[in-house]
Amino acid sequence: MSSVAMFWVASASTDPINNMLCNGFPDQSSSTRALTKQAPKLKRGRRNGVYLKYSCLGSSERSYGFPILSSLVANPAGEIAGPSEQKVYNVVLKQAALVNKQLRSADHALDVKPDLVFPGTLSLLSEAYDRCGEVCAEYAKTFYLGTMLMTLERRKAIWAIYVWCRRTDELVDGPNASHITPTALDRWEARLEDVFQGRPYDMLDAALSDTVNRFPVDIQPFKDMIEGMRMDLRKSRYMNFDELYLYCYYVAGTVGLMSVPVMGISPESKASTESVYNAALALGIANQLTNILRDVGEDARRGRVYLPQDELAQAGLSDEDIFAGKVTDKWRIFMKSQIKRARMFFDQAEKGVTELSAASRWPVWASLLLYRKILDEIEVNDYNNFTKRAYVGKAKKIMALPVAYARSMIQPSRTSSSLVEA
Ligand SMILES: CC(C)=CCC/C(C)=C/CC/C(C)=C/CC/C(C)=C/[C@@H]1[C@@H](COP(=O)(O)OP(=O)(O)O)[C@]1(C)CC/C=C(\C)CC/C=C(\C)CCC=C(C)C
Ligand SMILES: [Mn+2]
Repeated sequence: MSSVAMFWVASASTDPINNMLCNGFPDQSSSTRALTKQAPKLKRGRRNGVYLKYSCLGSSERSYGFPILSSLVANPAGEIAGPSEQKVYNVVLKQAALVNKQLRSADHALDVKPDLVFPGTLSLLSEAYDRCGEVCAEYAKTFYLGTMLMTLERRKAIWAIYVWCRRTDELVDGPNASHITPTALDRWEARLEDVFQGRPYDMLDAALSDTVNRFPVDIQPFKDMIEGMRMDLRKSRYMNFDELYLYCYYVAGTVGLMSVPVMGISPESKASTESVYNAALALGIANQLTNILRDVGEDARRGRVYLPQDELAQAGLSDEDIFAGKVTDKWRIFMKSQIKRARMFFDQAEKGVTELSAASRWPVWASLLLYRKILDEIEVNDYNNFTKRAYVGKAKKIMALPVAYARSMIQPSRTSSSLVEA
């Protein structure tokens, strides 16, 4: 058994903090049950659907690829970079420096740390990863299919990261969201630290613990995602794009930074590691901006307006217009500019996908093309994102897959000029 799995089994029923956090095995009375089928079961519910079983809550609380050298550097939208972008860019530089060498190895499998195998428990982690795969398939089917092209090691690791992100998001977006307090998020963060130290609380955590032990994944983007959830708890308005950018980094840009160390950069790539990380960050930001533009009405019904207040005011709009939910010419003009900005982030991200290791490109292209299509659908809906959900139909999804595949065949360029260097 790996040391990670061993800790998990040993601690599952005895650690008081573990019990307090309801570790996903709420009725588990002996460690042996962790070895059998007592792993957290998915509850039927939302999204075809499963809810992830929650665990960390007590019952009572339920540059953009441009070097940012000074504050006068423009982002892809031609805007002047603000303090948030500089802050985030520093994280990008740190993450890139941490992993520089390992990511470019021709055969990553050789670098992957071996599992310490103890007889009789070989299947434990494999079961944990399978469960992560099931969750992933349930919540994000197309993406799950895309991961099937990755090497087994990478695929399992991406599933484990996906599940952690999904659980984190569900804390503020899921069925128990109204019970979430900053203290619950602090507990989730303490638990994350344990995961990184090889002390997982439950089966899904055990898979992540193993992943971060094998790949050069740093804890910072994970902590930052939790920070994004804190931000969601305390804030329902964003004064300007700089504030929104920071939020988008926290909840989605971080996903890019978590994923690149697992996906790997092609050994043929001449691009700098930080430029690939910047592209990954851009994809997260683009996805989140798209998510926000798609969900304007839904968010407004929850009292949330993510759109920058200063830009709304410049367009002659206010919260009241959003709550009224009327598609006016002012709204159309405003939406066009928001969509344009999101597309610029997608363009920025595109430059980095080709630099990823060959087997990782297809799922990333697929996710990029499909998410970007949501913007087209907002246009098709004549910018009514108050009452119509922009949705990419099955046929369009299927048609995008071979396009993604063809793009994933493109090899990294032999020069570094195709990607803006950091
Ligand atoms: C191949 C691939 C896409 C890998 C990423 C896998 C992964 C770990 C995904 C986690 C996603 C997740 C659950 C994040 C939690 C926060 C959240 C929900 C963010 C929103 C995602 C969309 O989810 P959905 O539409 O279901 O939203 P609702 O919950 O319904 O509101 C986000 C909009 C952001 C997700 C961000 C990404 C997928 C970033 C992907 C970037 C990369 C994989 C880097 C690629 C590398 C280069 C060089 C471009
Ligand atoms: Mn969400």
